[in-house]
Amino acid sequence: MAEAKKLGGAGLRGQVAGVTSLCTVGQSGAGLTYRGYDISDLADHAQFEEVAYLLLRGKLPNRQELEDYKKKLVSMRELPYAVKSVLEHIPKDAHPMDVMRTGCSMLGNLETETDFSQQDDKIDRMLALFPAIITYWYRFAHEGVRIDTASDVDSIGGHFLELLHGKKPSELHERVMNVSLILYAEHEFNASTFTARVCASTLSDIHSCVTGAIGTLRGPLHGGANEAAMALIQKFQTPDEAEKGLLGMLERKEKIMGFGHAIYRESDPRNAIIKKWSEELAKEVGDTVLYPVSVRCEEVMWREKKLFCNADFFHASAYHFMGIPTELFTPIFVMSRVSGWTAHVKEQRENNRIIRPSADYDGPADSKWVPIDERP
Ligand SMILES: CC(=O)SCCNC(=O)CCNC(=O)[C@H](O)C(C)(C)COP(=O)(O)OP(=O)(O)OC[C@H]1O[C@@H](n2cnc3c(N)ncnc32)[C@H](O)[C@@H]1OP(=O)(O)O
Ligand SMILES: O=C([O-])CC(=O)C(=O)O
Repeated sequence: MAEAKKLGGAGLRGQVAGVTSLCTVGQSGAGLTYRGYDISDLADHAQFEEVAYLLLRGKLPNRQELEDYKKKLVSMRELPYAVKSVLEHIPKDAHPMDVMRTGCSMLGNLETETDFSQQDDKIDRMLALFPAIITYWYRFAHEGVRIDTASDVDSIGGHFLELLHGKKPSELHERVMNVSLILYAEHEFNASTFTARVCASTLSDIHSCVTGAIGTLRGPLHGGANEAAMALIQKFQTPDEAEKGLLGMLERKEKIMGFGHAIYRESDPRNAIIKKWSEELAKEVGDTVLYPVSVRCEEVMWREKKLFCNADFFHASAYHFMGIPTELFTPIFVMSRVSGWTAHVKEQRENNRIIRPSADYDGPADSKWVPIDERP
């Protein structure tokens, strides 16, 4: 059982900043629940769209509701011409998270939320469009093709893979994407979600809340860690090399991306789930390097520092085995977490007070005004 960590110190750690009925982290069972449902049950049995519905509408959908919801999302996959045009102007070497941020923001210019009664439709449109935003840009910038963003695959994860690779994904790959999107969907008051809630608390529009959250997720201490984890494991050819490399990094006090967590103390319950799928994918592609290297990294970090893999670490190899370019790893996180962010925006709006904490001042006191020409 993942235990709650003793929390305190800087970074608002351990301070309650609001109330939520969406998620618990590190409190009970496997340590992560969405509206009371354990993450391992959701990952084993649910579809991502079912989980998005649960977060956004407050209950699991029945069969008809889920079918209608998926149909609605599929019907919203067409990218507006103006978004395509903006995406075509973004350079090939841009950071894909910047592409997501711009795509989301541009959508907010074209399909502005002018009244909160529109929030559900705006949210569903983002869920439906985010795979198209990133893959349209990626394939145009890298291959010079303008892809058709409609596809027959009705799951968001499968749709993303089809747009990226230009062919229907295998059942296994669609399943792993589904699990991955479920694992990344929601995580209480993490930094990007808190950003979204702060923005929502000013009564701003939904696209601004999500655009800000994307910018926050981009950093390597948060969502960007899955890409950094990939860069790390790719440096090593064997588990022994990985062990030696990690020991050196630890000695130099370097941060090892994909390890540790702000709340969990002994494990991140999402890790065991994605690790299992990474192992299965490794068998499928006949990998004898990346997966064993990743396992050794996990062993060394626990043995040396009692640091455990967070959700990001085994996502790196899993995504790689499915042929996903490393720079698209964090945008996948966005495709999923938009469900959690926007569920929090809705919750914030339901019982809002502007979020405005205080600071302890430690600057100079009684500074005397000096005219500009007299300053040193
Ligand atoms: C989906 C997600 O966003 S999960 C998080 C993804 N981020 C990463 O993987 C980045 C690497 N990990 C980290 O930087 C951190 O563990 C964070 C940002 C996730 C959490 O930060 P904190 O809450 O400050 O960590 P915590 O209080 O547990 O740190 C305790 C000590 O362990 C060290 N530590 C924590 N994580 C790591 C790491 N991955 N590698 C090396 N040392 C680490 C800290 O530097 C700190 O040492 P210090 O006391 O000498 O300063
Ligand atoms: O909760 C956090 O601080 C980071 C995290 O794991 C997430 O957002 O999924």
